[in-house]
Amino acid sequence: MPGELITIEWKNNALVLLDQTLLPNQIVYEEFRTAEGVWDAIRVMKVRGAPAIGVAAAYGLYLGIKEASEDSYEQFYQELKKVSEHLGTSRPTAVNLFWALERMERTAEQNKQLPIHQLKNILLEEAILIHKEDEEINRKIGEHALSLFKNGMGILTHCNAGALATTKYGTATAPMYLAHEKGWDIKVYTDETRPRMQGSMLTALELQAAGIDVTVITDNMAAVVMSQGKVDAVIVGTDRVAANGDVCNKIGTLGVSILARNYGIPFYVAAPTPTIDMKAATGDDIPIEEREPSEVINRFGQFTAPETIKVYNPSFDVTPNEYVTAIITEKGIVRAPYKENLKKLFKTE
Ligand SMILES: CSC[C@@H](O)[C@@H](O)C(=O)COP(=O)(O)O
Repeated sequence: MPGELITIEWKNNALVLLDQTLLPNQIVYEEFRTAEGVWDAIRVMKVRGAPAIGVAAAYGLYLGIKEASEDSYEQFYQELKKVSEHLGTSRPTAVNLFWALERMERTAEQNKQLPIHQLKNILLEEAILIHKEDEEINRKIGEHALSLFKNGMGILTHCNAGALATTKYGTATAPMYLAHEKGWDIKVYTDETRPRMQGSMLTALELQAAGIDVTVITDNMAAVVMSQGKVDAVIVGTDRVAANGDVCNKIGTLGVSILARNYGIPFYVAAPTPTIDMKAATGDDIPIEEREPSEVINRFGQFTAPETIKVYNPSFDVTPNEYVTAIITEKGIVRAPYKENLKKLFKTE
């Protein structure tokens, strides 16, 4: 991504977020000094995308406990749990949120013998580490994914699993950035991704700014672009992968996977291991966020349907594992049978 757009930064003891609700029209950075502020930023999607949500939540938890009572560990931990539970209510689907919060809670438990003021510093260090690790994970995903790509390929993606959804490189976009670094000629199609339009407002912005050949299509054009032979591979990100390889991602991903199957196009999923939820046996165990009707019927200040119409607005869907050609993690490429192979991936830790 262009150097000047930084998704998340820890600066002057505050969390600085690029307000993604204003892109691509305005570049505005906002500073957050409270857990409540971070909760709201996640909820209204100033920061969004599974890995970025996790990183923001980790900093949010630190912000929520940095003034907490230092009288006893028990009291401190109770306050930490309260803030953590609250942050966990901001968005339900991306498991990275819960993964990051649990990691912060575990860090507190493991260091409970320390004076609380020191423990607070350790929690900040842990949030910084979660942030830093994300960048390394994405680079590795990019390297593995690149082994599946070739110079001259057409690639379709959905939503934004880019640098704006992470700290750097993105997940689904990581191989695109690496291919570009190598001087490969790739052509990316990005679905607009109704209703929030992360594909046109975010993916198109960041890939264009990086000098990558990117074309925006509306969601209902994916079939025709595939039928015209313009797409050699699909790659998307994910908010949660179940233990059997079912993949939850932005609404519309399921349709794209079915199209890819129809046209014999590989359908790849870029998934950092923190996004794999071995506690969810199948996609049925993944909570699907439903968002406000206004996202569907009121765009840019105007109604696009009768104001009182019934609206169904699930924000994510689940692609069954049989449509997934491979799941690309920072530890390597996982193929079917997913139940067995995902288990092996975690055993090698
Ligand atoms: C690397 S981001 C992976 C997913 O979080 C991404 O594909 C996605 O669905 C984002 O949804 P969003 O609702 O914008 O947070």
